[in-house]
Amino acid sequence: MSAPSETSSDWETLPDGQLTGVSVGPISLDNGDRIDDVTLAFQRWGRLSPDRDNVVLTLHALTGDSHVTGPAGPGQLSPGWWDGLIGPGCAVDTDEWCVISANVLGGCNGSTGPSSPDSDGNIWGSRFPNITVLDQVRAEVALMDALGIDSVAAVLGGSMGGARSLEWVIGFPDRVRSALILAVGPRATADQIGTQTTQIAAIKADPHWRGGDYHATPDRPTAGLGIARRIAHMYYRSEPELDSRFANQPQGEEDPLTGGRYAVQSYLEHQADKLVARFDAGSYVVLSEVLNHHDVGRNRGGTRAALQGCHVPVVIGGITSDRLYPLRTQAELAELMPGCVGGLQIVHSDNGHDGFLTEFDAIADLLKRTLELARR
Ligand SMILES: CC(=O)SCCNC(=O)CCNC(=O)[C@H](O)C(C)(C)COP(=O)(O)OP(=O)(O)OC[C@H]1O[C@@H](n2cnc3c(N)ncnc32)[C@H](O)[C@@H]1OP(=O)(O)O
Ligand SMILES: N[C@@H](CCO)C(=O)O
Repeated sequence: MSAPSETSSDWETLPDGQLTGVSVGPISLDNGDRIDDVTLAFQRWGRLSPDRDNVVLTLHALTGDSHVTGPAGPGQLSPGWWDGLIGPGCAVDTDEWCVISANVLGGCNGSTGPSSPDSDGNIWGSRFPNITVLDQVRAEVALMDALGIDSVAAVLGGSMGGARSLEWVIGFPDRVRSALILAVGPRATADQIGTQTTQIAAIKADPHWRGGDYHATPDRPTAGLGIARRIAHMYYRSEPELDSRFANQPQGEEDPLTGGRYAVQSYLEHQADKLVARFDAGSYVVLSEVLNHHDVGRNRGGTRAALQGCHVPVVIGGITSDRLYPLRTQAELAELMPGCVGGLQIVHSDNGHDGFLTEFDAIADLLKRTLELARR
């Protein structure tokens, strides 16, 4: 992804999909710290309506980015993560909606994060503060302020994007008319914290990590990040799917008895190599900690009170084989949120948590249902 430009004054008329950036000012954090000058990089598709009331904000997951639709660009490995769902005539029709997709606070794709410079020009590295999902949403609300958008028609997200959708409707109900909350729960589970802290430990055990201050050295903690991704990917897919695809087969002509690899081992190495080529280890640690801290009940009297107090119309979806964010966690949201329309929407898939990135027909249906709520 190319570097964001310095101004956003022309964002309304830039070509669809062009990355730009804007300073959204200081953000006060849940932990009492403050980041003085936050930049968010974002992309836009479709035109803003005269009343500035047709903005749909898409919220990416842990290692996603603002490239939600369109073919792979220069230096990118993949098309947009919901490519085909957003565009003219698509489920999110950009002839009607103005789609904005921002890179998250703490990430590594143009928005302020551990690999970006602080206000003195020094890379943040280990000094980057502990942030939360709510802090990320505060930055996104500040982005809307900077762009002159009082209220967004919808926020749409799965996984960490779904966690931000949830914090948007609970924390800023006057700024959002509808939401899709997909493949997430009201708080981190022990299972999630268990795997995420293990992944973080793998990165920190890499000698190239250097306490998080490796950015000025020629080395990167790639081995640690690759192991973290392999662990994570096991949680993103389902056990039956992996066994039906790979069983205990060797990789091609390799023989595991003489040092060769298993097919699933090769598959996980491939997923790791792809992530290492495009993602910063420091951001992976910061964003994994964000997921560990996820808890909508914090400072709101607990999850039940937080969910029951939210009346924004929402669509809540979960995936049958999701072992990372099990269906029971979305069922809790659907049961407790008064704005939940139509009850829990179940996506049938063997692809596990990654179903929110692969089950396009079902996701298209959920996107359309959410935008119907925005039109009411
Ligand atoms: C919102 C966001 O998070 S967006 C960020 C994008 N998401 C990610 O990168 C997450 C990691 N990737 C994934 O989770 C998945 O690959 C998805 C969701 C993007 C796509 O899922 P699927 O279409 O089911 O792809 P699948 O899991 O089968 O992986 C296919 C890849 O594995 C490779 N592969 C399959 N078998 C093997 C094997 N035995 N050895 C090595 N590689 C293998 C394929 O060649 C293919 O490679 P490519 O992606 O470079 O073309
Ligand atoms: N594949 C997703 C899974 C986490 O939601 C990602 O890498 O962001």
